[in-house]
Amino acid sequence: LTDYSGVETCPWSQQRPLLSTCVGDGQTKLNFSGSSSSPGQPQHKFKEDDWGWIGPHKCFQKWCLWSNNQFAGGRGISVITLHENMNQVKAIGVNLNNANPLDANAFPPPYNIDEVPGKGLGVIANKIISRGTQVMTYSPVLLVHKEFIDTPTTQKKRQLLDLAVQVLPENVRTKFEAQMSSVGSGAHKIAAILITNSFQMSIPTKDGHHYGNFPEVSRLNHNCRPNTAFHIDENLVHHVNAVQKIKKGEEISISYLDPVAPRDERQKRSLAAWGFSCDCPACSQHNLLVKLSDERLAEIHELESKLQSYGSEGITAKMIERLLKLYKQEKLESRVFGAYTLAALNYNMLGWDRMAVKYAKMAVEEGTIEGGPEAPDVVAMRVLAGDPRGHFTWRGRVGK
Ligand SMILES: C[S@@+](CC[C@H](N)C(=O)[O-])C[C@H]1O[C@@H](n2cnc3c(N)ncnc32)[C@H](O)[C@@H]1O
Repeated sequence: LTDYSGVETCPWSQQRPLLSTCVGDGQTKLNFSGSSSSPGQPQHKFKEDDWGWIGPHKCFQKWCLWSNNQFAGGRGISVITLHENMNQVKAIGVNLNNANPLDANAFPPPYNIDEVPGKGLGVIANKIISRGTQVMTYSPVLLVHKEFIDTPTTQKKRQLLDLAVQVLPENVRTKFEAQMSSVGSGAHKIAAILITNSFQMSIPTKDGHHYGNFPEVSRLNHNCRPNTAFHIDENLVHHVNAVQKIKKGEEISISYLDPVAPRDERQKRSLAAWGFSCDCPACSQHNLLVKLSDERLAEIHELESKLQSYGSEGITAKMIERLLKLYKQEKLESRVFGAYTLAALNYNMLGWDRMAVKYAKMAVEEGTIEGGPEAPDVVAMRVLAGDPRGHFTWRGRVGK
């Protein structure tokens, strides 16, 4: 029920192995076969193909680096991956040439980047942003195969990462290097930026799991009850949409974590992975309120596991309404699509078609914001809303 658009996405990821067991003197020496005309913009012998791809520039074991400065209307991208993944990446490039995702961004943007006390920089709304508005839409500038990151690093791997950034268009390279790193000084710079600012995503190949970096998205700070939701579509484009009305001057946030985890777990995770113990309103409320919140979150888990199982017995409308109430009480607007979906399916399985249609329509509206209009569950809810009695779940819990 949570598989959006065929692309598996998770929030910021922790990639500590990238920094561990570094071999060598830590100095990066790049070895180009041509001369360099300007710092960081190496000229070399590789020719662009018809779509702007250059490479492989260089390989390390089974991983190679490709780049394309025409990608997404000239934004550019560097890719460290396996040979067999490149056809798929190139196909994505062709899709993005036909429709540049960056055109979806409002100009001027509805936010400024400003200092936020205790958090570094952050994204602040400079006008009222209504629910459902696209806040930002960006293609990745660096895509790195997951196993390359997750296995212990070596100097050669770090050189490949450095080169990947150096061959980006200069304006994008500057943005990339300006990203925050939550890892202590002395760490390899590009690796540290990736650790702090990457999203996991999959391309539809046998071994398609990658980390992607989007420098503009990287300015969004964390809140366990964020005012936006994000998803990454089948073309690896990152979308951030408002899940509620955002006031002028309010910080725009996403959740880096599972917001349905208990408070202590959320704080432990944010500390371990990003170096801060979350003190968002949900985390910093009085302990008595935290206890009540954790109890509600545990009840959400319990109800969801019953409602998700076809074989569950004793499912009632009261349980469905209770789940929706708990989501509201917990202010989980950024995740309510799944709850509406479960409500629609379970009402249909109980034979309550009008209620099934009501929640399927709400799921479509919310799911479009959270996962995009073509997310598989959004499409499925559209089908259910159109013909509840013809749906395979109809009266599935009570007999035909
Ligand atoms: C992806 S960056 C977010 C943007 C960053 N603040 C900047 O200046 O570019 C993640 C880092 O921002 C900081 N950060 C994000 N959310 C935070 C929060 N809720 N409280 C404190 N620090 C936060 C942490 O240092 C974290 O490692």
